[in-house]
Amino acid sequence: MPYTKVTVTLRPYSEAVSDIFVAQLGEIDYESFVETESGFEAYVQSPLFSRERLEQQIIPVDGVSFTYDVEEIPDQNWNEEWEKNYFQPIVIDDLCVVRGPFHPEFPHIPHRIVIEPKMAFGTGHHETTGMMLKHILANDMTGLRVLDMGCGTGILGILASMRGAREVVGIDIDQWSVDNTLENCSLNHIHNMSVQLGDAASLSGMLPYDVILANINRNILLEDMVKYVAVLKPGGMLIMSGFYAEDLPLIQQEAQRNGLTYVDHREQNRWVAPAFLLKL
Ligand SMILES: C[S@@+](CC[C@H](N)C(=O)[O-])C[C@H]1O[C@@H](n2cnc3c(N)ncnc32)[C@H](O)[C@@H]1O
Repeated sequence: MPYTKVTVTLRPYSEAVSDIFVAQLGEIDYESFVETESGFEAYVQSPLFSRERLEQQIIPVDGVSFTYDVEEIPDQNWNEEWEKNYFQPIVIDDLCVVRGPFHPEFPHIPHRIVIEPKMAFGTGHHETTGMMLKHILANDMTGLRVLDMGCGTGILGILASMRGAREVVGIDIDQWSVDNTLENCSLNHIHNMSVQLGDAASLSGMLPYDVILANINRNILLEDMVKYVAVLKPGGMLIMSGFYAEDLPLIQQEAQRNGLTYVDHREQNRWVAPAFLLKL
């Protein structure tokens, strides 16, 4: 999938305004953000980019003007740019490391995930992925059937498998992510994770899951939660992320409507990752 990079420059620079704009773009399909000295870079799948939509979404703030540049990043350049500029190994709670095949090994860390970073989202660097990984580390996955909805690189399903899950299914609407997850499963010698191209519609008729992991975005989670719950075992756990703390009450309301009980949530830089249990 080709991505479009939008470089937003604020004059004068204000971290608070930059955060507000990032939150606004996070609501309309922008998937990742990199801070710069004068604003930020935002990445969106090219078919979803429109100048009109961008300009309607950003609500100007008095006293701060902004300009933006748009650049399409061809698929084949992404890997190289990412490896060179951004992808450094990341260690989570001394329990899990996520590294590229081109990084040195971390033999002292118990769970070692190798990710070939391509266009797919999920290297552990984004707050939402990191918090999802922490949830998986905090829960016993032994013998469980796990769904990794919106699998991206497959990172969450891979860790669930390493933590003892019996069977993992990954689903993503993006063919790049499906291919990348398969590649990463092979790199990590994961043999019990299957991957499908699709969305929540593909869940109907599936066997129920003990755990569902879904790091997508607020609107998709609100719309699809009912379909996730339909394939969650009573007593099973749904862990979600991909939205900001201010949207947590909305997600909790929808979860309650679907028979879920709130357990707890993690929060980092205003991103949150709550866990819910389906009532028995
Ligand atoms: C924020 S990334 C998360 C990737 C990875 N699971 C992680 O935690 O880092 C969201 C992923 O969801 C996929 N996605 C978006 N909409 C979806 C939908 N309706 N159903 C399934 N996957 C979707 C995207 O293609 C992307 O790979």
